[in-house]
Amino acid sequence: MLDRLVESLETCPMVKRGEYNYFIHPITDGVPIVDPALLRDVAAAMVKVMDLNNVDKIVVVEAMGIHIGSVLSTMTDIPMTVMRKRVYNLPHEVPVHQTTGYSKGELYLNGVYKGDRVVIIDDVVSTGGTMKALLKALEIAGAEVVDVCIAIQRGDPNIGRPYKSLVKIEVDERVHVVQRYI
Ligand SMILES: O=P(O)(O)OC[C@H]1O[C@H](OP(=O)(O)OP(=O)(O)O)[C@H](O)[C@@H]1O
Ligand code: HPA
Repeated sequence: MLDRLVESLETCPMVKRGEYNYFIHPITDGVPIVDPALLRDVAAAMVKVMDLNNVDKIVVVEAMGIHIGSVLSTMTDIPMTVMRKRVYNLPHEVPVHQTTGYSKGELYLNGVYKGDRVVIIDDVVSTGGTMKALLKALEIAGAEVVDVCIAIQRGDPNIGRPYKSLVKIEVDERVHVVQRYI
């Protein structure tokens, strides 16, 4: 189920973002082209490994959680909300600070309320900064995080709670897939 993901990661291009070795891949960047079969593989694998019982909402992060989350949402009929980099000032909006390996900014959670059972999905976890920000926002909102699944785990970031990932990679001048979970 994950052969296409593994193969495409091990052959994807790299660029430097400051000191950070950034890999460029359709799942994490939407370029050069998103193969529907690859996207389907990722979403189907997530459905297989995640606990989705009695889940009220899927929470994803702008921008590259959206395509995976959309497929997952249509497959499971679970509504999705996108944690955005843009403020809306809606009632109950939760702002938090995000720091990644190459950027800093604010993220805004909407549409999640006290007692909601949610799952989090994203394309990649690297420093864990984005996941920590999202988990903090969900705690402030009063939601229960049932499960967390990331398509690509880069190294061993600690996000303060257990999470699942489909593949684990190490990055030097290229991507090496060191573990796959199914
Ligand atoms: O573990 P971290 O170091 O926080 O990195 C992971 C985050 O980095 C990327 O998002 P980015 O903020 O680059 O935005 P994008 O999805 O718009 O590319 C990716 O989509 C993750 O959300
Ligand atoms: O190396 C990367 N590539 C794509 N997206 C990312 N998000 C964090 N690190 C990366």
